[in-house]
Amino acid sequence: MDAARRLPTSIATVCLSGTLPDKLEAAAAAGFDAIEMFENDLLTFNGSPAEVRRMCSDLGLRIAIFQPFRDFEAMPEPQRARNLDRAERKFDTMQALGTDLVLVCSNVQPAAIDDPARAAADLREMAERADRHGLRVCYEALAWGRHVSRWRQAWEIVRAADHPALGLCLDSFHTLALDDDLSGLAGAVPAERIFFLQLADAPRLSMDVLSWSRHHRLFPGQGELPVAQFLSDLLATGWAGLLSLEVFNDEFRAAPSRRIARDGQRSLIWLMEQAGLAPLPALPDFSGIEFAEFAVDAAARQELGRYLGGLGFRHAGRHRSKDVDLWRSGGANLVLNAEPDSAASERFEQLGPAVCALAFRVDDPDRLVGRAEALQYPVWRERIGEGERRIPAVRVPDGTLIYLVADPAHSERPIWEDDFILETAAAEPAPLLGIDHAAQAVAPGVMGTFVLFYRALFGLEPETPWELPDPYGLVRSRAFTSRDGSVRLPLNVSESSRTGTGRFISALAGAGVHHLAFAASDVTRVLDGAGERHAALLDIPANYYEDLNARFGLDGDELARLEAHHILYDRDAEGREFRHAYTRQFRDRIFLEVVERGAGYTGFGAANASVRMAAQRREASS
Ligand SMILES: O=C(O)c1ccc(O)c(O)c1
Ligand SMILES: [Mg+2]
Repeated sequence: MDAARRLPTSIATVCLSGTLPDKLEAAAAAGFDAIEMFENDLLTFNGSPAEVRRMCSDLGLRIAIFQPFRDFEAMPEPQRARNLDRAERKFDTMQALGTDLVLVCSNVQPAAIDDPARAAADLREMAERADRHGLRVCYEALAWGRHVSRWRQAWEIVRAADHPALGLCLDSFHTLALDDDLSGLAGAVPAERIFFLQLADAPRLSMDVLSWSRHHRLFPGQGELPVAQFLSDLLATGWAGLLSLEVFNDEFRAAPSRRIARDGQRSLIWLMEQAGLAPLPALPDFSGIEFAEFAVDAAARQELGRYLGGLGFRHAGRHRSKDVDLWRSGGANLVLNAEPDSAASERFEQLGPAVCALAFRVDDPDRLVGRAEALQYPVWRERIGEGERRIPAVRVPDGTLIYLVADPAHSERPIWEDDFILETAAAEPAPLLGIDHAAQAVAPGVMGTFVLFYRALFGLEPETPWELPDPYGLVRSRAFTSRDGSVRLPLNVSESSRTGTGRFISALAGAGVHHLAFAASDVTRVLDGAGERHAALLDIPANYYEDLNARFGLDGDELARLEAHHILYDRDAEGREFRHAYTRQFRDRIFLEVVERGAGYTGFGAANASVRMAAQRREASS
């Protein structure tokens, strides 16, 4: 990374869970240079400000700001005089803490006077007093401030106050939440008058802005606000200061502080790239999912082999040095790994048979490893035998590995030939084309970590979430898809532990891939042989086909064919079709799907998800 343009980073103590020492340690461990000291975290700490100062300096952290100082400006007497006294007392605290900057957020009191000149005079008075102690004040427009809610208003007041110890604090949330931006900042506000920058993203929600801000803020890249554009507009003033995260989020405050702090640091590294400050190794180009890997033991391998055989998979190879088998149908590869002392066996010990890895085909695996390292995502390198190919991997937050392989179409030798003794392929009656998508269950409260992982590391963009009604609760699904559509990863979250997703999460101690879908050019042909091969397909009720007929007016033959093969059907607004069928579950923990995706259809048949989930529930209890 171009270190010259990399800006120092900071995180507000309010972002993190735990006691103040926990928060500080987590911030330091994640590599932050500074913190925002939230007053409440000081009030609840059983030690002096001087001790906090010492803890921070021992950890290599600077206290960049003390905040918030509320409801100060434009108050009638006697509150005005009282507020100035209150400020003097906080100046003492700041000096004990060893920080020179205090944040005044715009007044929310009904009693506040609607007079920018009064606000300016009061802030000038406060700045003069601060200056006598060698301290400074910055003024921030809260989006719900009584009379000041936008940065332009705050700036007009700061400009009118005209004191060198008074500057502006910008907070991306307050600006972007009001659909405002920083256009016009460069040219209007000299960079040296911008004393502090706070960064936060958020999902777009329609709710009052105060509740939105206090409970739903996210780190940059986890939400939907144009935070990178915000930073770019700020940089256009010539400003180069501290990037400080200020996120109020209920899930963050319940989560382990180390994970959240680490995500925060990653979000800023990513943001610096997005805003053109400090480049990272470029995002990959994808060309699909090369294989999925199951962690098995000997018994599970046999059982899983039979299950896969039902869809036409055949045993296609044996690893040269490890207890690993390749199963294949056409372009779809599945690896069954029973090697002791491996990443797979570690997964098996914890979870039993489970998908332990996926492999993405990318243009340059080494470049992506470099990107992962720059973003502080853990990279995994499995030990290898002589002459075997080392395939690097990154670890998904749930522990699943994602191997990175060069597109076999562009490399001299496909990975399989180096590492496996391949069997000569027999003619396949209805080969699969490849892996269409891999769905992951994600525990509630971790979605932000996953969004950042897939977006920052891989450039996969989250699509609009779907709400899928399981018989026992709601499942929220959000797909991450590469621009070319070759990698598709639906992520499913459920607050209820009784839904299929919820049960999977509790059974598998967290999360992971619970559903693999294979692409076929003709789903009916793949399923034609399924009966003979004893593939158990998920039963779909006749009512479903009645409704299909009503909705789409399919012809009778087509409808009968769908029903006979347990195939579900969808058609998008442009008339593009999607046919898909599901197998029964393997040990109540994974199921397979075969999909026939009409050209241009980008969905997953979400309209059919409730039928599928109800059928799975019947199957599980039968
Ligand atoms: O929610 C608040 O009160 C609050 C306080 C300080 C800030 O910097 C802020 O952005 C919000
Ligand atoms: Mg703020």
